Amino acid sequence: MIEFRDVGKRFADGTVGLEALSMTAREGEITVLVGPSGCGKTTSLRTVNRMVEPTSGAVYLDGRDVSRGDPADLRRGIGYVIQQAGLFPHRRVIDNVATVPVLKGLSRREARARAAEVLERVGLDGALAQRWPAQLSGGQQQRVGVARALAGDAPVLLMDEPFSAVDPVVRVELQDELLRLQADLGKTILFVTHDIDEAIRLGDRVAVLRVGGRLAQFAPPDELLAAPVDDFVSGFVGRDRGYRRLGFVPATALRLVDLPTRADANGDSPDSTDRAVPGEWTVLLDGSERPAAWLGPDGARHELGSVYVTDGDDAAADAAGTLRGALDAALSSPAGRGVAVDGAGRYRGGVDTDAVLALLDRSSPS
Ligand SMILES: Nc1ncnc2c1ncn2[C@@H]1O[C@H](COP(=O)(O)OP(=O)(O)OP(=O)(O)O)[C@@H](O)[C@H]1O
Repeated sequence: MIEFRDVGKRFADGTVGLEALSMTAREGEITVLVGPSGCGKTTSLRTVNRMVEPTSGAVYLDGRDVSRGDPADLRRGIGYVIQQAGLFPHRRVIDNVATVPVLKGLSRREARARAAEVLERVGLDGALAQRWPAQLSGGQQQRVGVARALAGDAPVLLMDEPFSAVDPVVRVELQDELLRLQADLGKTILFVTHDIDEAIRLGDRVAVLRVGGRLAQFAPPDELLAAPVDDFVSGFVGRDRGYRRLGFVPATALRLVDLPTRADANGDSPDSTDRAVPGEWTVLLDGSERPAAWLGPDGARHELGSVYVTDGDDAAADAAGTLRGALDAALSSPAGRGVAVDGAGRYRGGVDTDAVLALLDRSSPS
């Protein structure tokens, strides 16, 4: 647990980087600091490992004031990942990652074994381990940065814009990777970004800072989107917040509707023509009961659109099992109603747009 108690930082030239920041990053959670450039995100993060010493207040790590004791000891217990990965250019990937275990007293061989293990964990294979950092793509370098921070086995990770130097597609992959790792590792992570989408995607809780280092709101993503405290926060989280919020509302209470279905003539499924309704939009199912296409009232085949995955860990739909996934399915379907499938892709029922919206209204915090 990382607790900021009235932490302030006034730099030597008089600039106020932080003003009485009070908040707690809970154990085993990802806490994101987000806000416009210069609002004090990096300064806050660095007060934790004492790269910045506060001019007022104090930071407590698991109840202990970090300003007491040796900063080097403190830092050995805290993983740190920065933008552009900050790798040592003249050390091979494996040795970059082995650095912290060596500092912690492991033999070179043990440290390399540990490094190989975490590299694999972040999805980098053995051959890459022997390369120099400059021989890696931006996304791979960031992964090495994450691996290096994990190699020390510290319970706390500070991540300062770790994914901002890579393109949007790789960025989302890295975010997914981090969420997967975190599900296993349960670290206490303090993550800085200026990107609200990233904050909302990753954060168990999100702290929105405004310039001058003042905390505007500290809340779980859902609450931030549903009930921003003021114009600054609502402007920052953006206009489409209602839609984004859907991604956080589980669709467990959503009732699926019955749709007419029929065996796809191109497939070899048992005949289910008795359930087909002439003149209506009908779902064509393949031999494994998986929806293949729509059969329109005009008798023609139409694309299915995105499907709503009700359960299972099928990663095909980003918002699987949420109202956003359900609404996407309804809106992207030519039939005006979406198709719901289970984790194995088998037909489960139909999604009615009105039902999704009604649920959303019911779930809105007032
Ligand atoms: N060493 C320093 N001396 C003087 N002012 C500083 C120093 N370091 C940071 N600042 C100022 O403190 C404020 C907060 O800086 P900080 O780097 O924490 O912001 P940030 O939110 O991380 O910004 P960005 O998103 O642009 O990285 C800024 O106004 C910055 O110019």
